[in-house]
Amino acid sequence: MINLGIIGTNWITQQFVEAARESGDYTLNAVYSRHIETAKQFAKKNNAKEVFDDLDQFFTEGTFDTLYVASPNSIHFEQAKQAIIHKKNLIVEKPAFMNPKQMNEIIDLLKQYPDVLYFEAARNIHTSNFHVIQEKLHELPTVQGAQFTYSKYSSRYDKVLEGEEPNVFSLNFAGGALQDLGVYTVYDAIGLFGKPKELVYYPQLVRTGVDGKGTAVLGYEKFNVILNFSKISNSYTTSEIYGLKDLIQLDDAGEIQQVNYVNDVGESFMIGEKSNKNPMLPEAKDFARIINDPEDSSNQKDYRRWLDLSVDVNNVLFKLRQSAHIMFKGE
Ligand SMILES: NC(=O)C1=CN([C@@H]2O[C@H](COP(=O)(O)OP(=O)(O)OC[C@H]3O[C@@H](n4cnc5c(N)ncnc54)[C@H](OP(=O)(O)O)[C@@H]3O)[C@@H](O)[C@H]2O)C=CC1
Ligand SMILES: O=C1CO[C@H](CO)[C@@H](O)[C@@H]1O
Repeated sequence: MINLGIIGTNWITQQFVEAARESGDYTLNAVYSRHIETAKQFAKKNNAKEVFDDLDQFFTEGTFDTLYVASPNSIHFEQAKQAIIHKKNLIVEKPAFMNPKQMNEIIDLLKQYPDVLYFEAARNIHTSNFHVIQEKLHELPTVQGAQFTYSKYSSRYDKVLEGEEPNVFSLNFAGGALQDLGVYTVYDAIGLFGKPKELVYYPQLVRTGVDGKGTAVLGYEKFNVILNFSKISNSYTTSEIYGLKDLIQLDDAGEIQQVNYVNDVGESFMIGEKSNKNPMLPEAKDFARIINDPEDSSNQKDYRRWLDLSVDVNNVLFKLRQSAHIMFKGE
């Protein structure tokens, strides 16, 4: 059984803890919050025995071997470094690190602690539907690019409109639509087509200076991939990967619950499974498989693949931001 510790007590941590429990692979032992009452409440709800409001104490006294980090984006880096030094396996929420400088430091640190495993929690690429898309893509004789859309109005934008600056809409916390939702579309693109040769990002900035929505174009040798994402508007458009006359259709680029193959005369067939289970379950299971048997050669291959993908996504996110002159605090 994997002994789990958590940082961050928002709804997403609750969802991960439920997925971890459902997987049957993890026990939640230690809860950290900046406020002890919050930690106690979270621990009580989830039957965890240890609570901390002191981060150093959490790392030195907490009885956990794997840490799930769901703090604001800009804080992941320092917490991840502490975790690695304390020999805790790491599951870091997307986007794991702000820029290649941070990512490279983490990679260097991991080399000093070769027994520590690091995962970026990009839930979409771990779903069986994503694997179905990968397989179907190989069967298409012609591939002519894709468009991935993930646009969901954030209730936190109401706060922005009222004059506040929630973390996810703040440059101080490495927020913005590209970081928060666009990251999934970047994972889709790189996970399916590899690293682009060229890229550009056209953001729509909001009052706080972050991108509320935007469109990115990733240029590949033979086609382009268009990424659309927004936290200040909704979209119900599907995402599509283009063949010649046929295509693969995804209901949602961030949470792939249904995949259809549309043939050359427009007939649509569902491929994969229609999923309405906890969207974090597949990743929780994948991470547990590696943590429980890191020496297995197929596990090592998967681990290496996800690590490389995390590095590539980090790099592309940074270059996209650079192309749009969006810089975070401290950069
Ligand atoms: N995979 C997914 O589907 C989702 C992933 N995420 C990711 O999870 C992470 C957290 O996102 P979200 O919950 O929106 O973030 P929040 O800004 O709500 O913060 C998350 C938690 O971090 C702690 N926290 C808040 N502010 C600070 C601060 N200034 N300094 C230190 N700790 C702080 C709080 O825990 P406490 O008060 O207990 O210390 C809070 O519950 C992000 O990386 C995001 O991208 C988010 C939603 C969905
Ligand atoms: O990853 C995410 C997906 O959904 C959330 C909202 O619906 C986002 O804010 C979040 O960061």
